Amino acid sequence: MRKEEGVITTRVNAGTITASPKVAAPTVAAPKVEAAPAAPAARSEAALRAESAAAVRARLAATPGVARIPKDRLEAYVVPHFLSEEECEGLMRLIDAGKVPSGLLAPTADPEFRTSESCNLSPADPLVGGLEARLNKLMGIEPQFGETVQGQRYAVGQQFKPHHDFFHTTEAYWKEQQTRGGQRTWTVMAFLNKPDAGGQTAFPKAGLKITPAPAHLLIWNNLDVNGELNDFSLHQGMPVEAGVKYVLTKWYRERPWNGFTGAGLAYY
Ligand SMILES: O=C(O)CCC(=O)C(=O)O
Ligand SMILES: [Fe+2]
Repeated sequence: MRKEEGVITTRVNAGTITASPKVAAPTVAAPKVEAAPAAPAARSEAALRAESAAAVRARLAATPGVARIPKDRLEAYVVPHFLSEEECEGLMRLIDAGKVPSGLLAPTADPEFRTSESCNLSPADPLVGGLEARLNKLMGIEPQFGETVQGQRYAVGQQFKPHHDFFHTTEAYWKEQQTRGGQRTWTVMAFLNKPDAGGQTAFPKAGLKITPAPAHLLIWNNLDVNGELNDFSLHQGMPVEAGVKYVLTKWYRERPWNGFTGAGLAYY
């Protein structure tokens, strides 16, 4: 049995509905044998991810104020006014205080690939801890599956070029990430303000472009309905053309995450 199986409530809930067919009572006494524990049916990692996602989907569908964005190949939602103005202000100040040049997990030859500044926001800060708890509750995902919230600040001209949030399993980083919670599943992003121009979050393959609106959440599933990596989740933070853009990103994993590196050190 997978060690982590059963930890995520969504998985537990998704897996407990079993049909009980009516069977005739046996007419002869069965020989007494010590009952062996039933072996769990082998399910692929993707199937487990799909089960978990179905529970999140059902929860979001039942939550007032959560709107699904109608796209065939990408599962995405918006939650308007999830944060208060004061929370946005406070979180932007935390980003200002902690920001360092944004990092990348895999090296790229393009110096313009991700030009923003970022920081990990410590859950020990009540503002951050409170927000994390609300996000986990919204998603119905146990806290240990969530990575640290990462803050991002984009000045004029800064951007994050098209990328996937899921891990590419051919990259060198994958071996370590497998031991640190495995694949990324959902991304929850909060827009903390509105730049004066530019800075949209675009999904070029899914045909979706979101203009930042302060205090709004954007949620998307990086996996498809079968729990496989969804290429249509490709997205980018478009260059800010005027003003400044602040967002928060929280990624969830398929298994409990153990990669906390402390505030200040941002990695992607
Ligand atoms: O800033 C954005 O609009 C996108 C950010 C993003 O893709 C990320 O943090 O993974
Ligand atoms: Fe991203």
